[in-house]
Amino acid sequence: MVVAAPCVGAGVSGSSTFTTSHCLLWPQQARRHPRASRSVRSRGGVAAAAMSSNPGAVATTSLAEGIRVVEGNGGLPLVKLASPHGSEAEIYLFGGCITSWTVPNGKDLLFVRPDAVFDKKKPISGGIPHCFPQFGPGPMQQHGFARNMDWSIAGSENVEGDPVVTLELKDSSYSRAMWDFSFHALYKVTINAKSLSTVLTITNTDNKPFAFSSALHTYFRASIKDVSVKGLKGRKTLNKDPDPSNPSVGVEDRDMITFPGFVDCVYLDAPSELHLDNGLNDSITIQNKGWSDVVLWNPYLQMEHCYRDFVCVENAKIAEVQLEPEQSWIAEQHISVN
Ligand SMILES: O=P(O)(O)OC[C@H]1O[C@@H](O)[C@H](O)[C@@H](O)[C@@H]1O
Repeated sequence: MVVAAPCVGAGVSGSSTFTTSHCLLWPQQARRHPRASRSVRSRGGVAAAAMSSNPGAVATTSLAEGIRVVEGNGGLPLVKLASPHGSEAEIYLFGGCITSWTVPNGKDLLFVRPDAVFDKKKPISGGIPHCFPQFGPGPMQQHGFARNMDWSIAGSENVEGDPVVTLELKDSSYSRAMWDFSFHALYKVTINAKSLSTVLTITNTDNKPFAFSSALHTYFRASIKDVSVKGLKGRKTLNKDPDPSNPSVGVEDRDMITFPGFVDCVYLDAPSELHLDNGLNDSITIQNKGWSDVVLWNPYLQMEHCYRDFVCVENAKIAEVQLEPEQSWIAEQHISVN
């Protein structure tokens, strides 16, 4: 388990607010994290809250340099990040979902399924949806509720030219109906020329303990017949094919995993670095801290219309994280392309 030192989330710079990544700790046991949820305030948060309550009236709003909020598909508020180093990203506040990450050669390395809808009736199918507070299957809807809720902007800043935005999510009557706990999630997103980094912080703001599982359900654009993933040899597997509710236990014996058919497999205690060849001439490195597990998924003929065009490589936390009141859990993901 990893936790935040008391300084996390406490920085304020001019009109923007930020979480300070230099003070993250990675001890074995979580420690108390007083008032983390109250320390982040910004003009951005106010703007986002107003927009999400009236998505039809999203006005273009500029935050820190390189960060704008515009009207996206379905009239939903969309945060656009533009780095002077030539990369760009798009994040829907609905679901806190990063739907696009374009690198300097113009290629978008993420994939949104053609059946994705932007009407809030379903989560956005593609990009990097959140799975929280359940990866699933489990007692609530598959992948939990965080991808169905409006996140807001907690802060924005510009670090040496690179835009950094922090989104936040708190419990509501909607989440409480499924999971009766008070929580605070912060999601810090940074782009550089050839990298996309996220830091997810979950804090227990309740007066009782809670437990959750989570994942970043990343859809990478791909040509599936040529996709390979390296780095998982020797790891324990929970293969959800053919029965997702009763996965078979095994050990991965391949250096290089390919996707000749349906794949839905959890890898426990995965390494902190994986290598993905997307089959489109991009060599992608996926690094993490705190995401202990990995899920590989391609639906094959279950999604005949699009399975050839993507692969999901998901950093995950499958075994439940237990948080006492005021404790936080932090996990980082860093995706880079050669
Ligand atoms: O909810 P989505 O985006 O359609 O993804 C569903 C899939 O998500 C994967 O993470 C699971 O391992 C699969 O079992 C599941 O079918």
